[in-house]
Amino acid sequence: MNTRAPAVEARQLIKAYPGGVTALNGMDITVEPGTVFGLLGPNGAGKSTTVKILTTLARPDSGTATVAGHDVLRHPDRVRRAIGVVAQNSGADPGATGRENLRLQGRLYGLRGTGLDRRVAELLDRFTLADAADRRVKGYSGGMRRRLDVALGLVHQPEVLFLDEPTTGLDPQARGAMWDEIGRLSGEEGLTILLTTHYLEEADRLAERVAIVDRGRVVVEGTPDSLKGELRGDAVHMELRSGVGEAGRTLLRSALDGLPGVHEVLVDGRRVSVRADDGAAAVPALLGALERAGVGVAAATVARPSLDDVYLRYTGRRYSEAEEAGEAGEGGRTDGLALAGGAR
Ligand SMILES: Nc1ncnc2c1ncn2[C@@H]1O[C@H](COP(=O)(O)OP(=O)(O)OP(=O)(O)O)[C@@H](O)[C@H]1O
Repeated sequence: MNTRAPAVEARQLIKAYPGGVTALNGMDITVEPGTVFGLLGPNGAGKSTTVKILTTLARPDSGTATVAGHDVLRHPDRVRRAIGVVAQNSGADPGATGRENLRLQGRLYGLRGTGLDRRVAELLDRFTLADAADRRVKGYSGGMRRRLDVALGLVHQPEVLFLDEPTTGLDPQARGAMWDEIGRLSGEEGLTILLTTHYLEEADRLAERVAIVDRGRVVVEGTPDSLKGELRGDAVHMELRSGVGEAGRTLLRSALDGLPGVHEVLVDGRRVSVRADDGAAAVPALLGALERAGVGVAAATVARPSLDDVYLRYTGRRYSEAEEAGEAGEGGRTDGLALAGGAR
């Protein structure tokens, strides 16, 4: 049992933006020290706004938050010294070399002389940037830039590292390398990491605990395995040849719900999803029932529970649809975070 104070604690954060968008609607999170915590949600769910408040770049309308034991509203300076922030947009100067960027960041935190040299060399080595250390950042690949961003966030050895969408825009190989690195940072160095992501797979792979965020609040929280374990059996997804209306939906739900070993029927346009004790065994009965109801099926798939299913269960929407419905794209609203280096 961990008796240390949480590394991050947010209680009932509320924030509305001018124009009436309620970005946070009672956000609660608790992150234990030395763990990786994933805030998972589609675009516009409120992840960046939460991070901005926790990193002292925005104020909530109400609610409280502490980071590394310091109150974000009363002691923002203490919070800034205790945290590293890796924003969605790189904070590195593209015209300077990797080494120069790290040295500058170190100096901002008061490092000088051999202490600074040692820390910079350590980080270049650690993030496999030593060979590229004296090249300008504008010539770096996406993966190298991202590694430099993380190194910049770690120069002053923070207690808590915030990673906002750490692998967005990276190719699969660079993403895998970043995942390994994040795993090492928490495993070997005991760093607390709060990451935001809209990749289900990333949260599943990296985070010890995941909070699924939807419309400004946490809808469910737990370890990826416990969340998936709550779902009984397999997920069976069926694509209908044509969509059904409200009356058709009710009819289909009652036709399928009565089948043995079938639970939690969801009908959404052309898609029907159920949970089944044994997915493969249930498919023939499901297809038969749909045929009797006069509904043609174009495709059926059986899958072990995934975080996607968890999302569907707790929000009633499919993750991919929520992503498409996200009110805004990725650019434009993260400027505050990009300033994090300067604000510390
Ligand atoms: N500066 C702003 N002005 C007005 N509305 C905003 C502003 N920043 C965010 N919003 C709105 O607040 C809601 C939550 O946005 P937020 O950026 O926190 O979500 P997110 O989950 O981080 O999404 P993303 O992954 O796209 O960054 C969205 O509806 C967004 O459009």
